[in-house]
Amino acid sequence: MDTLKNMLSPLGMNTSAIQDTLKLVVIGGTVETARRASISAWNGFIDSFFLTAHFSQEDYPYDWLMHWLSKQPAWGRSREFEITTRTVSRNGLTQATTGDLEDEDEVEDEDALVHGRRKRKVAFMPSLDTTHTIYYRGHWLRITRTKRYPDYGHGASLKISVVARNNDILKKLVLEAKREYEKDAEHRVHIFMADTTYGCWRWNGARQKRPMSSIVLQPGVKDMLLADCKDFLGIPFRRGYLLYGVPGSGKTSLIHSLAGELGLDIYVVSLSSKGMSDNTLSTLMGHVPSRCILLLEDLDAAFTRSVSRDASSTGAPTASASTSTTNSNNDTNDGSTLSLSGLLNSLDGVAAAEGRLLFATTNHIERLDPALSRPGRMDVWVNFTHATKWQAEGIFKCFFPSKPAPSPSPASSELNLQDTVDVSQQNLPLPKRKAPAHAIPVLEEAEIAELAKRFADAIPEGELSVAALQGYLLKNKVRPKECVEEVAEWIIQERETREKLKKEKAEQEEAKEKLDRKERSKSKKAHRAEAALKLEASVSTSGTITPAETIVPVIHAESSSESDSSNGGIEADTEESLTSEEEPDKPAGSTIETKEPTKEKWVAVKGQQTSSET
Ligand SMILES: Nc1ncnc2c1ncn2[C@@H]1O[C@H](COP(=O)(O)OP(=O)(O)OP(=O)(O)O)[C@@H](O)[C@H]1O
Repeated sequence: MDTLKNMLSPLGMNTSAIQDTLKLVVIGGTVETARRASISAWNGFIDSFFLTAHFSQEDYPYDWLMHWLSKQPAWGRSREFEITTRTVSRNGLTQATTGDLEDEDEVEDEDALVHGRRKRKVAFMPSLDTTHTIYYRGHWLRITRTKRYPDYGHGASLKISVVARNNDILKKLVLEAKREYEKDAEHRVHIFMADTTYGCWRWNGARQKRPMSSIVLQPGVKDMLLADCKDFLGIPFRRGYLLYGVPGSGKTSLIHSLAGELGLDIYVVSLSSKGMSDNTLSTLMGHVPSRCILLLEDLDAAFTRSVSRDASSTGAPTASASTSTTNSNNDTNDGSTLSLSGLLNSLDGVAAAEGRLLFATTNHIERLDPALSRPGRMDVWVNFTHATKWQAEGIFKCFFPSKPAPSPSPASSELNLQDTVDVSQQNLPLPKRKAPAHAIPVLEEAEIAELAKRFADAIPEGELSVAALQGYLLKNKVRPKECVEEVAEWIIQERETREKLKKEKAEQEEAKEKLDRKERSKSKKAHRAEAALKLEASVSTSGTITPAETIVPVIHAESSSESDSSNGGIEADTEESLTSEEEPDKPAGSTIETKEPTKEKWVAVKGQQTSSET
């Protein structure tokens, strides 16, 4: 230090300040080195004594473990939370976690709806990067959940470390988690949706299986479909099912029910979705697992590029769609470039594969290209209509429980769905925690049958959708008798509402059309004014008019007069705008003739055209 002092003093520097700085540097360096050494020593210790396994969100074991962890009290007791309404795993189950938050008074089932929206369950998830210690079969597991790409909301992974001689304990853990996961999945149908941006499948939810008996269709339809699916599942033959008909008639519900019955997941593609192309579709098809249901929703909308299915969507296959083998003609501004041939190729490939059933739904079968619906692609067609009286009776019985009769009648009829009091509620999600706040009155079977008959008698054949009936029954689910007494009144209301909606829609369309016309006429006017200005400017600078300049006003004058005569609305608007700015006695198409040179020019070119025509 003295040497340093001696060296610095001739330079006139404040030696004590430098000494202090040096001391700090030395102490800081020592502390940091010690810290790093201890960390690497600890890591070395961990590496030599702990076994560590990593589970990536992209793979199934992650789901199994997250599912298993969600049931561990220690996981739920975490003191640092991430509060989420999202799923707990990649494609995992929305199962209750130990930290689930529910309003006991309100939430009776996970599928309950509030104002038409699904209620969301709030879950407490241990936050990222916190380590939890869980005791498992005589070992302490250190578990950390991390996110590799926090900005993208995915890419999470799990790290599990355990002190053990070999990895037996980890194997046991993974197998146990898998078993539990699969046991839970038995009661659910997983839905995957096509992600056209990344060309992959995204898990969209796991739904409780819906019993086939809760779907009320004409006798024999369900049995036929189920038997057919069973026959063809696993055989490398192409089998496609086309379910067509009015909205709210049970097409989707039936597919979900079948999936539950057959133990299959559902992979849904909406062909009209943004960004769908031949390549995306074939990539998606390449990633459909074996044994599943592939569902093409709204097949008719595929080539109209309309995601919505409102009246404005024609759904009709366009010329390019029905004939094209390239996709260029289908390319529209929503980025969809799917061609019919691309779709057919993808479908032929996937449908032939083992263990996959192809289902397609449409509300407009008449709009389908014959190539799509021909046998060999769509082998079984099922028509779904508005509710028949038979269905009305069936759905009524599905909703209202009845006491089991002392000597039950043979269960030959499909309508005899109720064996016990609660089974009759098969259409409704079962309460998970406690009985509903308002108990549903349980009537004698004969009484329910009689009410159901009266209800069906009141329902007009083939006029209302089953979904509408279901809505009415749901509203009255604790008042079976009143439900029947008031049904006639409800039908009148329904008709009135439908009429009103129809009228409103027509009015809206009319208003929209009017607005469009006004816009068109405005832009035309602006165009004309601009052209007139240009012409005027060129005349004033050169004093002469070049042939190119003459064409502009004439074209506008011609086109506007043509369209004006063909369109009353435009004519009215144009006249109005002209009279406010131009000479009132000039014709509508001669806006630019207000200036002398322009008028001269118009006449001249008009003459040329006429002479060339003749
Ligand atoms: N035949 C039926 N049996 C039982 N429930 C039905 C039936 N039809 C419709 N529903 C009920 O109506 C609702 C809508 O049914 P679903 O979505 O299956 O109709 P959809 O025909 O697929 O309609 P869309 O063509 O609009 O997709 C569901 O909640 C379902 O429970």
